[in-house]
Amino acid sequence: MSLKLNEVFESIQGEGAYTGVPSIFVRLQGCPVGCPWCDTQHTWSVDLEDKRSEQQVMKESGDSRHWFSSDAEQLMALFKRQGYQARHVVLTGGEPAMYDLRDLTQTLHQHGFSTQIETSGTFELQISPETWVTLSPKVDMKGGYPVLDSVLAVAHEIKHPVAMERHVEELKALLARPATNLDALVYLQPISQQKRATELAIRTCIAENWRLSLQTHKFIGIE
Ligand SMILES: C[S@@+](CC[C@H](N)C(=O)[O-])C[C@H]1O[C@@H](n2cnc3c(N)ncnc32)[C@H](O)[C@@H]1O
Ligand SMILES: Nc1nc2[nH]cc(C(=O)O)c2c(=O)[nH]1
Ligand code: SF4
Ligand SMILES: [Mg+2]
Repeated sequence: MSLKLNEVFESIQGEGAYTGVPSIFVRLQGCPVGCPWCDTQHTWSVDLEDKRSEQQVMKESGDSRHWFSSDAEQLMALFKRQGYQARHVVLTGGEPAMYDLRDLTQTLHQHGFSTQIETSGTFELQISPETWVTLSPKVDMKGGYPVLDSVLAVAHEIKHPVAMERHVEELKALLARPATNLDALVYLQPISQQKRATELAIRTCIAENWRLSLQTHKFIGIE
């Protein structure tokens, strides 16, 4: 299946359970969810006029709407050409679950990589069963959340962005749903490093015995 890629880069996973792990990030283009505080709004639209070559996109820096077409084999070749050393691959976006990622995740595992998907739970997952699922549930969606239960059931990690008490209540309601995997690690992630959001997250993590996820890459100024 053809994948539309916004960027591919090597860095350190800054969020959640894999924080600190050297990772190759594969950012897929397109997301219809529209979280008002989203830090990757340049990935929302998929316009044909923004299509570029792989070389062009790999040369660009900063937030761009440009994307290139690729597939599992082409991506493996790109990793090799780039000389990447990381053995963990993070599929993010945009909303990566808009794509059929079975071929990509299986190919990555065959090449010895571990994989992780960052998803909002708004699309049915099409991934290898070995992929680590980081669910950052989006509950304000128009039309409700028809597939969220299927993702809650397989999530290894539920990482909830918070800025207000209301977000904590939303998370509690999600955790109480019968479908939710009770073994999932639960993280609160303060929205946009705001001081009040961070204080709320710290307070709540201590009270609920949840974990704190800071977007550590932003504190140290890496990608
Ligand atoms: C940009 S999203 C892409 C993957 C997928 N669409 C999702 O929402 O999980 C990656 C992660 O960044 C989080 N995120 C996005 N904007 C953020 C912000 N301003 N502050 C904190 N976390 C944010 C999301 O909740 C998600 O966990
Ligand atoms: N270093 C780093 N860690 C991340 N973890 C999740 C990210 C994302 O945008 O999905 C991200 C990212 O963009 N950079
Ligand atoms: S679902 Fe993810 S990519 Fe889409 S708007 Fe929300 S945070 Fe951004
Ligand atoms: Mg990010």
